[in-house]
Amino acid sequence: MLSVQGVTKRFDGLVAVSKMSFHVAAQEMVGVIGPNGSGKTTMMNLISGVYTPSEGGISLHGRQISNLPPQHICREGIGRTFQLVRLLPGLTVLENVKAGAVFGHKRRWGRDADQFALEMLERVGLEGQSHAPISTLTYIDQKRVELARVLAGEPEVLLLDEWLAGLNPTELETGIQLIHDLRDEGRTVVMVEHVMDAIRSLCDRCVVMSSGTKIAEGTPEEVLSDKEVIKAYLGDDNA
Ligand SMILES: Nc1ncnc2c1ncn2[C@@H]1O[C@H](COP(=O)(O)OP(=O)(O)OP(=O)(O)O)[C@@H](O)[C@H]1O
Repeated sequence: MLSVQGVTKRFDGLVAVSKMSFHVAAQEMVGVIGPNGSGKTTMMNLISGVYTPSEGGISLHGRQISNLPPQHICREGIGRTFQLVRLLPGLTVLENVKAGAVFGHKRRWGRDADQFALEMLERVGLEGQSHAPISTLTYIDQKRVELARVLAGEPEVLLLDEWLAGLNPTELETGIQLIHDLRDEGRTVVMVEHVMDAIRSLCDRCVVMSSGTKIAEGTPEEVLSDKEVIKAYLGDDNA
């Protein structure tokens, strides 16, 4: 469904992503993991069109998308959440989610968009909060709104950039369960995540990045016991 082919991204002299290639099949949940600064968020930004690759290409269903602006990539069917939650603070919870329905992959309008946004709020456990201002929400509830917003766009591929980061242990359990439910629905997901318990229990496959390159790919068990991966995370002495 999604194919990343030889993608490199340079920021002046710095190569943040180098010759990355991987594929994501329909209904697969793929984890992108790696130490801090290894290029994971840049990879998400390349897939979602925030950045254009310096080299290489990205395709969805065989159609090149890497030359399109982010709003067109979203329309094509790639939806995302952000490492630091990005909501529209002047709008209510419902209005934020409705924006996802209106500007997402499937274009819903008016009452249909309202109804669908309400369904998505229920889906993430926020029923009854639809008219709350964003500023009154807890952090996990803000994350839920962001998830509801991206789901409201009915993306074919969902990119989750550290969606579990910053949650306390109880919230983490709830958060992992929410992603489990997405998995059970057969959604196609690419998730950047540092929470290894989540990677183990959720992902079919992982791509491991270090210094901008892919150093391993396989099931969570395979990559987490790979010497190169252990070295990248912990240094030579522990490999
Ligand atoms: N817009 C930018 N301009 C210049 N350098 C950038 C830019 N975005 C990212 N980088 C650099 O690219 C490298 C990879 O950063 P990136 O945020 O993609 O890593 P990451 O794996 O997501 O890290 P973390 O796990 O800490 O979020 C870093 O050295 C970072 O400083």
